[in-house]
Amino acid sequence: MSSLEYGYLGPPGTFSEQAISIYCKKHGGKTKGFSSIRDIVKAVINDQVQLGLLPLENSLEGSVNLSLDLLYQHSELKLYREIILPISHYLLAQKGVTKAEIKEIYSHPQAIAQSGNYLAKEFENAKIVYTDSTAAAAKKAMEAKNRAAVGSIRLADIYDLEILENNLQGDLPNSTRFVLAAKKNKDFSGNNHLGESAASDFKTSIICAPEVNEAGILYKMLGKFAEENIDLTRIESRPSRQQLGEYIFYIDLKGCISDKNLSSALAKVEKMSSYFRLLGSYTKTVME
Ligand SMILES: O=C(O)C(=O)C[C@]1(C(=O)O)C=C[C@@H](O)C=C1
Repeated sequence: MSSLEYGYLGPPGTFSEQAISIYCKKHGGKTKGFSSIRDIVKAVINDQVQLGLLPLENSLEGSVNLSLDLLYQHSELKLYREIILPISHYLLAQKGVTKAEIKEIYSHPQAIAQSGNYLAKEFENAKIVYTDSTAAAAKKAMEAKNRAAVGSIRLADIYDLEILENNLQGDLPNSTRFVLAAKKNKDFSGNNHLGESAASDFKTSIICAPEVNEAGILYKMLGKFAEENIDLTRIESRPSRQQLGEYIFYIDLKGCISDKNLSSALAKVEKMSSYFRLLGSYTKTVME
């Protein structure tokens, strides 16, 4: 069994905790909660934990920009695995409280956004208060009668709250993609689930910035993947923070860096880039 320690966004009851607990049940390992994504990354960099679970994107709301930015800022980080967790949101409040009594709604910005349609329709006049996590929101809801929290059903048990509504995200499929990040010099060879040779359905992630800002440059770069018949599964841009209008690109591709066609396409893209970083090749765990 693995003796690895995984940092995640706590306290108990967050979706992050749910994801890492299911993962560790399967693969072994200990978990340690942190109160922010920045703190998780700090703990990985300072060797307090070996791996950190970072939320990266959600099927309804898109990217978690802070995670993307931290991956860019810490070039010593590498991705070792992706974990997909289905997300269902509940409205939770102190026992006995009715919806009509709720004046403030607490949650993590992603959870509020994923429940946006429901909240706009049912709680037009309530004050929305952002918290560091859905579990931090549940703690706030425990403290006063006129408050509710948005988060997982597990929060009701942990914080002794009542469920006022379910399925706040509506009928659209809602899932969040997390990644396990660690320092790239780490040797996880005793842990097959983190390795690059354990399975066939790999994804490879890179960050790059075109060397020149000219017409069609992104088209030309992406063309290198098309030439090698590589399936691009995601492209996302973030400001370079150097100059207005300059961007870096996060690109996910099907395949492993050990695949000949993928490594050859990446070598060509790297030549056209002023910044290029391989974030890693990894497999995924999809949770029920
Ligand atoms: O607050 C939580 O419960 C978290 O684990 C964070 C987080 C996120 O950052 O996206 C994780 C999954 C959901 O999308 C909502 C919130």
